[in-house]
Amino acid sequence: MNLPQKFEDKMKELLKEEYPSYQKSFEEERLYGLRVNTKRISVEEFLKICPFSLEPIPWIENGFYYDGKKEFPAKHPFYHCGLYYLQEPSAMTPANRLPIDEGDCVLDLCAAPGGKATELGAKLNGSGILVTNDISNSRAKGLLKNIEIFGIENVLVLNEEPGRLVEKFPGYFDKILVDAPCSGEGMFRKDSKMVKAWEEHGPEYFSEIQKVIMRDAYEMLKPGGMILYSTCTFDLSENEEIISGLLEEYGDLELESISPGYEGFESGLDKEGKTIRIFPHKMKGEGHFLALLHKKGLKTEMNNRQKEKGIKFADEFLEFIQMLNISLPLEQIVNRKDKLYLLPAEIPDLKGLRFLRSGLFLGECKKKRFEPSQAFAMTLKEEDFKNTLNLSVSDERVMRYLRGETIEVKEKRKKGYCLILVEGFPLGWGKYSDHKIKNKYLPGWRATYA
Ligand SMILES: C[S@@+](CC[C@H](N)C(=O)[O-])C[C@H]1O[C@@H](n2cnc3c(N)ncnc32)[C@H](O)[C@@H]1O
Repeated sequence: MNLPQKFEDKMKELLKEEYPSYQKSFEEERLYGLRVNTKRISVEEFLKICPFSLEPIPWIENGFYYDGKKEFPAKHPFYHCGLYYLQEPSAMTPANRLPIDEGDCVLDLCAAPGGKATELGAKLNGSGILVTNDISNSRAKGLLKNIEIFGIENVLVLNEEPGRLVEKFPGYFDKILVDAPCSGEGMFRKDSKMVKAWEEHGPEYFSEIQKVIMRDAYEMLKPGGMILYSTCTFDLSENEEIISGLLEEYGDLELESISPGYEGFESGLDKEGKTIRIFPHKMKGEGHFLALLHKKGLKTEMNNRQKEKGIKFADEFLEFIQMLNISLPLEQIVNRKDKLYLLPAEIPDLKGLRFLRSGLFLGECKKKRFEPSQAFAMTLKEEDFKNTLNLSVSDERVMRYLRGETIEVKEKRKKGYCLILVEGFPLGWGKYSDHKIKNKYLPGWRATYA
């Protein structure tokens, strides 16, 4: 691979005698990773049904390598029911090493397409609140899809400049992930287009953006809270220098050690050696930088509840929820132009902010009927709904369903909405009538491959 001279000179200076071995790493294949959605299935159970040949990623308990030349997990029904996310192995580290406690208010400030947000949501496992944001509208749409596939319900998906969030969320979050936009030097082997992008916008360009984003993140952090900062680049100005600048500016911030460690992690060049660098010649990961910051002070309680009261629900919705074997907290459901959303228990005022989603979209009340959403289906288990069709992964109807076709069923079902599952994991809705299931799988999610 032809690397820019300026980049090579910088890396020689950074890595010194290790540079030749870094350069040699470009002769090796890029790495492919799969991360299990532990909100949906344990690693142990997943390995029992997993059809791919996997090798554990030693520093990520739910992460695995697969051979991206031979296996195509994005084209398997298990991908459609959110059993895993496909992610470069070193990119799994930031969300894995940000400590999350049950009930935390968590912000993923630069979240699209959701590689890290989906893991944060899985770690919260329905408790607390996950606020995800991305400045790009098109990328935020991809983020929303991944959040929904994963079945994460206690979530907001915003599309804002970080500065605009500060007014709404001052000192609000217990934990913040800033996976900053960066010059992407760690992605050169994975995607050679990154080299050209680097030549157009390099470290000088991104470090200015990163400084602004981190100041905004600091303002939104509670005393006692933590920020994990990460990039997939090697330049000092986007990594250690961002952190030292913040520590100088804010006396109540301190660097924390990242735990657990791993033999392949290299200490960063901060004074205390507490930041982490991942280099492709030192371990099986493309490249990352991580720093964990702690804001001194005592952790405070969650903000006050802001419930919308006195809502009346359409009979069709009330009828639909009779089919559920779980109860929904009706006081947390709001109606926005006939669309029903289940809000997280704690929700800030979002007035004036651009957002793609607040809470879980349950479905839409149409003329005399309620249409449950794809996102709602993705949060359910087989035992949660009274009318289900659970298919085996080898059943040819699975792929036909994913392609949007009507499928036939021998056994009778109750007329109306039916939750379609594969091996007990939700795929989406269908409508049963007369031994046929009319396809209600979200058109934008349909499989276009055979
Ligand atoms: C490294 S990517 C995030 C990847 C994501 N965390 C994941 O794991 O899938 C950085 C993101 O920052 C967003 N971004 C760019 N400039 C930004 C800014 N000024 N403020 C907030 N986000 C920004 C980009 O749209 C991009 O999606």
